[in-house]
Amino acid sequence: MPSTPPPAPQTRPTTARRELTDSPYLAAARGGTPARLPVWFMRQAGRSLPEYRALREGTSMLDACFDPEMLAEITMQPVRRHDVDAAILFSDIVVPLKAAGVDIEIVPGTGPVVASPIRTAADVAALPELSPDQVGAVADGVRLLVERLGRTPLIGFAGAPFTLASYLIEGGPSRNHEHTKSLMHSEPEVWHALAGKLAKIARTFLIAQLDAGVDAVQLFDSWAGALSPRDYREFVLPHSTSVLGAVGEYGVPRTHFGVGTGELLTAMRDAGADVVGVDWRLPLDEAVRRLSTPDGPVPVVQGNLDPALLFASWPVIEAEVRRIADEGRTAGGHIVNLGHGVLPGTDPEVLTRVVRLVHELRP
Ligand SMILES: Cc1c2[nH]c(c1CCC(=O)O)Cc1[nH]c(c(CCC(=O)O)c1C)Cc1[nH]c(c(CCC(=O)O)c1C)Cc1[nH]c(c(C)c1CCC(=O)O)C2
Repeated sequence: MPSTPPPAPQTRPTTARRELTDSPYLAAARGGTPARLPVWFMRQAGRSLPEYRALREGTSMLDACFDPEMLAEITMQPVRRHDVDAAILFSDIVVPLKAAGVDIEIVPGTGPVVASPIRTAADVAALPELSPDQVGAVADGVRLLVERLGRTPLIGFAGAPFTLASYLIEGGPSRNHEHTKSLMHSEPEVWHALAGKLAKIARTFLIAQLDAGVDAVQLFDSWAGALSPRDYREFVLPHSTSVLGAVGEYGVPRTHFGVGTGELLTAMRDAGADVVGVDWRLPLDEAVRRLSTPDGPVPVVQGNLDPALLFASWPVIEAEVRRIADEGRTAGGHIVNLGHGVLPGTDPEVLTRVVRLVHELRP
């Protein structure tokens, strides 16, 4: 049975985008009927794969992200190994900041670390803009991938303004986001100036990927779940809306994801998402209920297996996958994924087995 997406929305005439009408991922993302239940994994490319560790040996994370051949090969590795229904570009949310000239590194085992945190109006004014040629290596990698992926769609991505701002303001990963929240409330004009600049960087990064040929995009607002719905709507929603809105004319599915965002799902949808990512804290059928509107289409969701449960015995994992697929049938489309990224110690054989199981289930 071929996938039957609804008529493709108007796409930008300047891009030579692949059609991929048979893609289960794209069909589900557009609320159509996929030929099989689609599955891919956030962080599917990376440390769970021995072939990844071998290729990355001696190259820093960010150097790998600016090497078109290497980023293309790492992106392909999980597609070859697991038969997932989508590839995600091997990159990082801080790549456009690094490209623009921000002094930022990815410290193994820690995450992004910034040399001088941004906390004042002057710091915000000094934050550089991103020009598309500064991410030319990423665009080159996307062009290689579009040639090499065959019928598998490629998901491009960017970090959303709030999550990027948190790294820049805190100086690194943060549990409580205290400097970020305090800046937001104490100096809202400084906050909005920063979030506005980060939204522009995210737009430029996504448009560079879309012009090079990515088939879908995902906006990662990983840490948005730390915010109340009221603060999210006031301080974050306008900026994420400007990112998702700016790529709307490409006509590709837009997914919006965060961790612990059960109370923010409708706001994240309102930012302009076609697909809403859900973590394991909320059952998918409850997420669908929260996202449903009286006259809108039935919501499309992505998720939501707990990545920690990939360490459990197979019968536990199988039962979880079946339950999630059942709960996902209440949606207008369901893309099976984890509720957050693959954990480094995950057995890659388990991921392959999950893909095989998902593909046996009724969409
Ligand atoms: C918050 C965030 C970051 N980066 C990203 C997010 C949003 C998604 C999420 O919430 O997990 C996005 C990201 N980062 C990476 C990808 C690649 C594509 C994929 O999903 O496979 C994607 C989509 C590669 C990576 N990004 C990173 C790695 C590990 C670095 C390595 O392999 O040496 C990979 C494969 C580093 C990174 N970069 C970041 C963190 C927290 C870390 C982990 C630090 C660590 O544990 O070492 C920031």
